[in-house]
Amino acid sequence: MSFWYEAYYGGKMFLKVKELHQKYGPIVRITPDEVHVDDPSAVEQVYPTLGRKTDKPAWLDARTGVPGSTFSTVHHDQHRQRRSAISPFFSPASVHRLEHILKENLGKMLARLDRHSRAGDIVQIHYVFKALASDLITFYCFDQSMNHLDASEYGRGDMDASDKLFFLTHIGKVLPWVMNVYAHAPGWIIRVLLPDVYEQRKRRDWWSNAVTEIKTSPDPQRIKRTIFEGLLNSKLPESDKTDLRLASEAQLVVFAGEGTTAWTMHAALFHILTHPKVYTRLKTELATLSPTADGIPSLNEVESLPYLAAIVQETVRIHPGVMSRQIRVSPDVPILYKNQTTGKEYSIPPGSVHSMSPYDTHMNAEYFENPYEFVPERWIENPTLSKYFIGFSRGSRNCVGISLARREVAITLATLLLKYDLYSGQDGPTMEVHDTYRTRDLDPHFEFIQPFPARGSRGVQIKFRA
Ligand code: HEM
Repeated sequence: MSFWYEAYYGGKMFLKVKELHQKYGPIVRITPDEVHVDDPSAVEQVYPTLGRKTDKPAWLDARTGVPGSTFSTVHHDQHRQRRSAISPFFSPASVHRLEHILKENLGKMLARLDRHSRAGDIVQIHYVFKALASDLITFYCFDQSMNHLDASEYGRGDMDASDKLFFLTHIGKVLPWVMNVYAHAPGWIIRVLLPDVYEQRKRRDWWSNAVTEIKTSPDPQRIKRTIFEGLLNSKLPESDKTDLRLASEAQLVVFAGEGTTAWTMHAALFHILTHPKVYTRLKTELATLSPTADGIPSLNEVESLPYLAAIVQETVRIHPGVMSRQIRVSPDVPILYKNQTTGKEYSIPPGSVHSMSPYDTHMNAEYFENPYEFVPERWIENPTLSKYFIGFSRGSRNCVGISLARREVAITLATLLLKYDLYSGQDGPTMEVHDTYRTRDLDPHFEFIQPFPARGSRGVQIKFRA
C-alpha cells in the first residue's frame, strides 16, 4: 500500500474504502498514514465537541489548494484563532442581519425562472442553484458578487472550471506541486499548465482584487459590510492578514459555501418532486407562511418549519455536499474505538491521521433504517439519530457556515415551492422532474471533495411551465 493508492483510485477512492471495510471490518488503515473508521457509534470519539485538541495533517493544504486557510490549518490553537476571526460573520444573528442579501438574490432567481417557465424550458437546475449560492456567498463576504444569476447559462464556464479544480484534489497529496502551481503561479502559467482550471483562477484573482480594493477603500463603511472587518480587526498576527492569506480564506469560504449548498438544494428539490407524500406534507406546512408581495417568506418564518428542516437534514444525510473523508489528528491523546460486533478495542495513537466519511456513516442500515430511502420523518420521530449525523462534520473543525447553509437551503426551497406546484396537467406555474434518474444523476459516482454524478450526466433537470 502506498500514497499513490489514493491518486490511483482518485474519485473512486470512496468505493475502494468501502470495499476494504467489507473485507477487513469497521476500522482499516486505508493509506500508509491514515486509519478510516466506518461505524456511526464512533462519531463521538472521533469528533468530540469538547475538551480535546484536534489537528489536521499538513498535506491537506496541498490537497485543497487553499494554503493557510482555516480549513487546512494544522495546529488546533492556531485553528481556533483563525476560526474565531470568521465565525461571528456566520452566526445565526449575522445571517439574519444579512437576510436582505438572501432575499435580493432569491428575487433575481425567481425573475429568471419566470422567464424559463413562460418559455416552457427544461433547466439543469444545479447551475441555477450554483449561481444563486455563489452570488449569495460572494455578496455576503465581499459586498459585491460576480452576478452569475445574470450571466448567460448562469456562469457555467466558471462553475465547470471550479469542478475541474476539485478533480485535482486526490493527486494533490502525492503531487503537491500541482496545487502549489495553482495557488502561487502567475495566471499565464496556469493557462499553459492547467488550462482547464484557468477560468477558476480568474475567479480567484477577482477575489484577490476585491480583498485589496476593500482593504484600501477610503470609505470606512466599505469594509464593515464584509467578512474582512472581522479578519483585519481580529487579534490575528499580521502574518495572517496578508493579501494572499485573506484571498485564500475568501476562496475557502466561497468554495465551501457554493457547490455544497447548491448540491443540497437540487437533491432536495428532486426528492420533493418525486415523493408525492413529502411534497404534500411540505405544501401543507408552507401554507402557514405569509410571504411578502415578492413571494419570499421571512427567515423567521422558515426557521419555524420542522418538516422543511427535516427535509434539509435528510437530504444532507443521503447526499452530503462535502463527501470527502473528514480527516483529523489527535495530537495529545489516543482515540479509543470499540468494535460493536466483536467487542475488540482499538487505540489510535496520538499524532496518527484518522477519518470517517459522511456517506458511509449515513448509509449504515443498523443506525438508519432503509438508509437509501428518502424519509424526512425519521428526524422528527427519532431526534437522537442526530448523534450519528456528520453531514456538517462535528467538533471544533465542523462547518462554520452551518447556520447560513441550513437557512439558505430552507428559504430557497420554500420560495420555489410557494410559487410552483408539482405539475399534474394543470395550468399555472409548475415544476416537473425531466429525464432524471437518481442512480445516474444524483447518487455519487465520484468523490472529489464534493460528490459528482455519472460521467455525461446532465444532473437534475426540471421542466418549468407558466
Ligand atoms: C449544505 C451545505 C454545506 C455542507 C453540507 C457543508 C459541510 C461541511 C463539512 C462536512 C465540513 C468539514 C469538512 C472536513 O472536516 O473535512 C465543512 C467545513 C467548512 N464549511 Fe461547510 N458545508 C456547507 C455549507 C457551507 C457554507 C454556506 C459555508 C459558508 C461560510 C461553509 C463554510 C465552511 C468552512 C469555512 C469550513 C471549514 C471550517 C473549519 O475548518 O474550521 N460551509 N462544511
